[in-house]
Order: sequence, then structure tokens, then C-alpha cells
Amino acid sequence: MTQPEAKVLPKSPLPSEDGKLNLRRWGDFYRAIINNDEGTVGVVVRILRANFRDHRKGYMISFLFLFIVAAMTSLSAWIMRDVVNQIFVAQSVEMLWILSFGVMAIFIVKGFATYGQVVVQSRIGNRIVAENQKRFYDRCLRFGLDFYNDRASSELIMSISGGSNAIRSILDTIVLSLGRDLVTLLGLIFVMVYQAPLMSIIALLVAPIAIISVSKLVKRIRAIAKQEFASSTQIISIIQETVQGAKIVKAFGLSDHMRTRMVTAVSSVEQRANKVSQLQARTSPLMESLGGISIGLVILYAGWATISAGKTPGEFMSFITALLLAYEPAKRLARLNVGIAESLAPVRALFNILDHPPSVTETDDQPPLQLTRGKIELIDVGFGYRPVDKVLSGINLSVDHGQRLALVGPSGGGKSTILSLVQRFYDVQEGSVRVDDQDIRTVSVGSLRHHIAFVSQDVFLFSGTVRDNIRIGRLDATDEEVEAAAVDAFADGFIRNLPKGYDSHVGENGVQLSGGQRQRLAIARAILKNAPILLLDEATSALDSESERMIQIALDKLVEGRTTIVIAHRLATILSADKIAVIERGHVVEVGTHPELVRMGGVYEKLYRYQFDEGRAEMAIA
Ligand SMILES: Nc1ncnc2c1ncn2[C@@H]1O[C@H](COP(=O)(O)OP(=O)(O)OP(=O)(O)O)[C@@H](O)[C@H]1O
Repeated sequence: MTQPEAKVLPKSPLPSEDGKLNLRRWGDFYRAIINNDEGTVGVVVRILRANFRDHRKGYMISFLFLFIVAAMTSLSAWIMRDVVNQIFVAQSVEMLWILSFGVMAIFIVKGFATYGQVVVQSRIGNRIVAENQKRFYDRCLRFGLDFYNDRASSELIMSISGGSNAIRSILDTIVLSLGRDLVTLLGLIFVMVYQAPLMSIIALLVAPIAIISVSKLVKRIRAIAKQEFASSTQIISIIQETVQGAKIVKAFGLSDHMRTRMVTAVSSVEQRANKVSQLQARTSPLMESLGGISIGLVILYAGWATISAGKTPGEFMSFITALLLAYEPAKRLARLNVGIAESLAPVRALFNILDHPPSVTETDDQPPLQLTRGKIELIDVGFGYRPVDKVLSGINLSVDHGQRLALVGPSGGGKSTILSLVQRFYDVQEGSVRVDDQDIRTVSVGSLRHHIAFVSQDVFLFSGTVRDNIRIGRLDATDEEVEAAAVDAFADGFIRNLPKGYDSHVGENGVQLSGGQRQRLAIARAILKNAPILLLDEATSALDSESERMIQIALDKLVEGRTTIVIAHRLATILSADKIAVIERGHVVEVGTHPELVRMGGVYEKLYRYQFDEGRAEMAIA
């Protein structure tokens, strides 16, 4: 998994060289912390910037409810002084009624405010998850193929689900901590300080110890949670490989090997989850002990003051109630960072992907491709998937309207890469690709691909029916158009023989269709798209001769009147091509028609002779 390099933070501005407070250095320091995506603050600030503004109103309502809850909690502590002094000491009947009903009212209001807050908060939370998932997916769709080549799909799955839920959980934690716990705590501290200032200082003595200890725990949790997330991603990846590679797993007897990999990943998650829980749980003895010390000291002082200094118990009742009520919110606030630490890893994974720069860039004002003839040219094209590894150099090729250019040559020569460049899956690093004299980098990518139909050799089938899969060619096609395309692709016959005909579901990856049948569905898609430019990567897998013959007839029909670039593995299919280019180690080594190339006696002629001899041998065997 790719992680961004940690940015180096400036050193703390304390102590400054001259011993004076340097406000600019403090400013730089805090800005760096906020903009540092590696730090908790940086991530939290980014989450707030991206998500808080759009839900301001909702959060305000949520805060209002939280404020009511906090106010009611503080009020319930405040009222204790009068409960003791007016009811139990002064024995006032009138106050007995007022205060009893007052306490009931306080708790009822608190209950309803809590309900309102939970409902509002959950709605905002669910909306934020949905928005982040949509934003993430939109971003993924805009990436070039290089993005997908470099990533396991498990990383994307974990980021879209884990990352957006973690964002929600961090926001919930912050809102609850600030709105409920902080406001409640401040209210209660106000009550405490107002009622007994000296005792407040005694009670708050333990706070710095709590803050320092918790921040140490947080650092450890963050590191372990990152490893836990990586292992969880691995679990998804192993499951995907088990499903997609089911045949290979069975054929090569890899069950034990896969099981070992899974056990390792699962155990790693288990151990790390245990460690995180254990570290999180450590806050309990810490907080309980510090809370106990604080309360014990207060009782000691209050008891001493009542017994020896003649103070009334009522004076301490409010304070002690406030202190006991403050204990829970104080504990939660101290743990705030602990909770967030665990969520940081998935959020960072999501941010990593959102921040990935698209390799194929396009501005909103790029005009659509103006297609007149459908002429394609590659002019001095140079390209490599990685900066140091050139895959294509000095490629000059052109194919005019209605013509057929065939690319042949040894495996790994760069033929498929040429088709990718024409569709602008990647941008060329040298030279240009032009369609009807327009550099394809200057027109909108959508319009370019709209004019191109691509039939690849590995046909991908989406989950859904056969009909849905053909309709991929043109989403607004009618059922009749879909079926007509299938007829032209010689697919109608086998489709009607499926249990539910066109409405039969193709399983994940279309496992129940043969290679030849899948090819014909791909051809039907291209027929339906009816684009003026056709890019064809012929199937290499051996098809039975009947399938092969039908596919060839369908393809011959498909190429009619279109500008076609075809990668040919069997030369017999391209003898009539207008131009044949031999691609070897990233260069065009020969160009010409079939008779010209045979006469030339070069690479093509050797290839042809080899396949011709092979064909004769096959015929002899037959
Ligand atoms: N996504 C990729 N990332 C890195 N290198 C790649 C990628 N795709 C292809 N290559 C490399 O680029 C070179 C050209 O590959 P390409 O698929 O274009 O060849 P080809 O002529 O179509 O081969 P084949 O006939 O076997 O399909 C090969 O060395 C291959 O390893």
C-alpha cells in the first residue's frame, strides 16, 4: 500500500533563541501542524474543512441539543445545594414540592434533548458517509489506468468503506466531546469553582498527569492501528484472489497455501486489535485511579472542613455532586485522542487516494473531438509505463478513414500499449496521437472514447444479465437493438439456448460462458456502439474452429466502413489489411501490405512462414 512520506515539522518554537515570545514562529508551527496530514490535528482539520461546512445547520441543531443536555446536567448538580439546605436542613414544604418537580423536569428535558441530538447526529453521520463514498468513487473513475495498475482493489474497498466510516466516527467523537462533554465539564467546573474555589483546585490537580499519560498511549495506538488496517486489507485481497482464482487454487492444490496466508493475516489483525483494545483499556485504571485520588482528596478536605471548621454539609453537596458528574465527561474527553487514533489509518488511506494526481488530465473547457474522417496518426510517439523503461520509441503510424491497420509482432513488443494510447488511457511522453488532425490531449476524453469501440481479448462481464452486458455498448439501446447486435455478432443462437435467454444472469466474471461466447458478446457490444473507430485485440486463446469461423465473419462485418486498428495474432485474419505494421521491442520495424512484406523477406515473412508451416502441420494431423 502506498503511503505518503511523512512531512518534517518545524521544531517547537519554544525556547526561542532570544528568550522572547515569537508570535510568527508560533504561527508557522501551528500552521505546519494543521497542514501535516501525518498528524492527528492535520487529519482532523482536513475532515472538518471538507465535511463540517456543508452540515453547519445540522451541527448547530445538534450542538443546541447537546447544550441543553449539558445545561440540565449542571443544573441537576446546582440544585443539590438547595435540596440539602432547603428540604433536609430548613425543612421547607414549599421548596420540597418545587425542587422535587424541578428535578423531574430537568431529567425529562435532558432525555428529550438527548433523543433529538442522537437523531440529528445520526442523519448527518450517515449523510457524511454517503458523500465521502460518492466523492471517493467519482475520483477513482477519473484516474488513468496507471492508478489501477499500481493498486490492489482491496485497498480501494477498505478505503471507501473503512475510510468514510472512520471520518464519520471522528466527527461524531469530536462533536460529542466538544458539544456534550466539554460544555458539560465547563458547566460543572463553573459550579465547582463558584461553590468552592479551593476544593476545585484540589480536584483539578490530577488533570496534567492524565493529559501526559494519555498522549503517550495515543502514539502507540496510532502505530498499531496502521498495521491492523494493512492486515485487514490483506484479508480482503486474499478473499478476492480465492474467488477470482478459484480454478487455479483448485487445479494447483493451493488450498493449504491460501489458508496459511489467510491465517497469518487474520491472526495479525486479531493480535493488533487486542493490542489496541488493551492500550485503550489502559485509560480505565489510569482515569479511575486519578478520579479516585481527586474525589478522595476532596472528601478528605470537605470532611475535615465540616468536622473541624464547622462548615455545613449543604455547602459541599453541590460541589461533590458536580465533581461526581464531571468524572464521566472528563474521562471521555481525556480519551478523545485515543478513540480518534484508531480511526486515523483508514482516513489516511482514503486521503491518499483522493490526493493521487490524475495522470490523464483534462480541463472542463476542452472541446469535443470533431470527427470528420476518423483518421488516426501516431507521430514520433515515445512512451513508458515507468520513467526509465521505454516501451515505445519513435512510433510513426497512420490509418485513414475506413482502412484497416494490423499490428503484428512478438509478445511484449508494445502492440496493446499502442491501443491504450489511442484511447488515452495514458498520455504519450513524446510525440502525439492525433485523430482527424486533433491532438487527443486537447479534446475531451469522453468525446474521444465515444467515437471508439474497443474489443479486447479478455472480455470483462459485469454482474447482471446477458442483455445488460451487451447494452454496455450503448446504454440507451432498446431491447430490439441489443438483440439485433447479438444476431450480427452470431451470439443470438447461444443466448437463446441459455435458461432465461437474454435475461440469464452471468455470474461473477461471467464464469458460465465459454471463451468464444464471451468474445461474441464483446463483438455485439461494439456493433451496438456503432463507433467510427474500431480497436480490436484479437483473441489468442484457442477457440474451436466453428466459434472461430463465426467470430471471424462477425468481425469482418464489424470492420466494414470503420477505421480499424487490429492486433493480429493469427496472420491468416489480416492478409487483406490495408497496412500491416510489425512492432518489435517498441519500434515499428516493417510496414506494408501482406504481399509487400512477404516480398521484403524480413521479420513478417519469417512469422508468416512459421505460422503457415504450423497450419499445414495441423491440417496434416487432422
Ligand atoms: N501496465 C503496465 N505496467 C508496466 N509495464 C507494462 C504494463 N503493460 C505492459 N507493460 C510492458 O510493456 C511492454 C509492452 O507490452 P504490451 O502489452 O503493449 O505488448 P504486446 O505487444 O501487446 O504483447 P502481447 O502480444 O503479449 O499482448 C511489455 O514489456 C510489458 O511488460
